[in-house]
Amino acid sequence: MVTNPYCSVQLAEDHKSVVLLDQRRLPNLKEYRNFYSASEVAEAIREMVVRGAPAIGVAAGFGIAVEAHRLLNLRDFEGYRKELEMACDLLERSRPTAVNLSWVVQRIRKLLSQEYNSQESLERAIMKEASLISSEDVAVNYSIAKIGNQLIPHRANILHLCNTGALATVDWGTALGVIRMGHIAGKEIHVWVCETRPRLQGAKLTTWELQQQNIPMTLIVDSAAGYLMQMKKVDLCLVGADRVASNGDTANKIGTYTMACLARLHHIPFYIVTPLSSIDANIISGDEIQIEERLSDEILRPSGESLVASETTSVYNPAFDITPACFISGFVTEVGILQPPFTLQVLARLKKEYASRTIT
Ligand SMILES: CSC[C@H]1O[C@H](OP(=O)(O)O)[C@H](O)[C@@H]1O
Repeated sequence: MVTNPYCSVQLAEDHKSVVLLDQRRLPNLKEYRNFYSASEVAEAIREMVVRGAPAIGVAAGFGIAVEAHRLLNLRDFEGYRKELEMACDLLERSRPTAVNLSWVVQRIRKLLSQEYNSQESLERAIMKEASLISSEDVAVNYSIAKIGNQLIPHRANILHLCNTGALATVDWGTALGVIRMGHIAGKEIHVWVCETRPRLQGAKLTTWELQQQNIPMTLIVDSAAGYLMQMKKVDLCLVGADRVASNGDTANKIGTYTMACLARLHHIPFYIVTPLSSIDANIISGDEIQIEERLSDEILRPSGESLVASETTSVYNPAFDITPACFISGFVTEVGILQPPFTLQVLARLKKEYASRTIT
C-alpha cells in the first residue's frame, strides 16, 4: 500500500498503460502521463520522465506487462513471445548503470520461456510478476527506513545528494526513506540538499518531497558540501545507489565520490542506502560498471533554458561515478547495515533471511 500522496510509477487499472508522474515537470507541475507500449516506457526512462534505480526497474516491468496486453490480439503465440522478448531487450537497454533494469527484465523474461496454454495466461503471469516487484519495493524500502533510522542521531544534520525518495522508488525511497523515518521518530533532523547538477534532482525533487513531509532542509550548491563539512555542519551523509559491485564499490549519481572523499577527510560517516536488489554480485568491482554519459544539452542548457556556454563548447556529462568501498562506512539494507564483500552466496543468504522475516 503506497503511503505517499503521489506515486512515481503505477499500472493503469485497465492494464493498457503505465502511469508515470512526469518528474521533469516538478516542482512546478504535478503531471501524470500514460505510456501505452514498451517503446513509450523505454523512451520515458531514457528521457527521465521516471528516474531512480528502483522506479525505472518497476516501470520496465510494467512496460512489458502493458506490451503483453497490447499485443493480445496477435493470434500467434510464438510471434507473441518474440515481440515480448524484443520489448524486454528494449527496456533493459534504456539506461545502462542501474542494475534494477536488468534484474527486473530478467525476472519477467523467465516467464516467456515457461509453458502457458494461452497468450492470456502468459499476460496474466507477467502482470502478476510486475505488480509483485512493485509491492516488494514498498516493503523493502520500509524495512530499510526502519533499519537506517538507528544511524540517525538526535538533531542530526544530514547531507544528501540527488533524489532517493518515493519519486525514485514506488514508495518511501531509500536514503530519503531513512530520513523520513528519522523525522517521524521525532529526531528533529535537518537535511542539506545538494542541488545535484546537471539535472537538479536535489533542487527540483528532493526539496519538493521534503516539503511534502515538513522535513526541515536547506538547498545548497553541490560545491558547498566540503565547506559545510569543514564548518562541522554535517553529522552524516546518506546517499543511494544505482549498482553496487560485490566488493562494495558503488555507482551512484555524479558527485557521490567527491562527497565520500570529503566525508572521509572530515571523519564524517558516509552510508550507501540500498536494497539488496541493487547489489550486482556478478561483478567484482566498480571497474565493471558502465557509466551512463548523457547529452551535452543537460549541461549547456540547465532546465532547457538559454545556453550557459557557447553551442560549440566541448562537454562531458557522466551521469554517475564510482565510489570505492574503502570510502563507504556501510550499506543500509532491508536486512541490516552491512559490509562487503557481497558474494553471490552471501546475497542469496541475505535475501532468504529477508524473505523468511516477511513470511513470519
Ligand atoms: C533510490 S535510487 C536513486 C538513485 O538514482 C539516481 O539517478 P537518476 O536520477 O539519474 O536515475 C541517483 O543515482 C540516486 O541515488
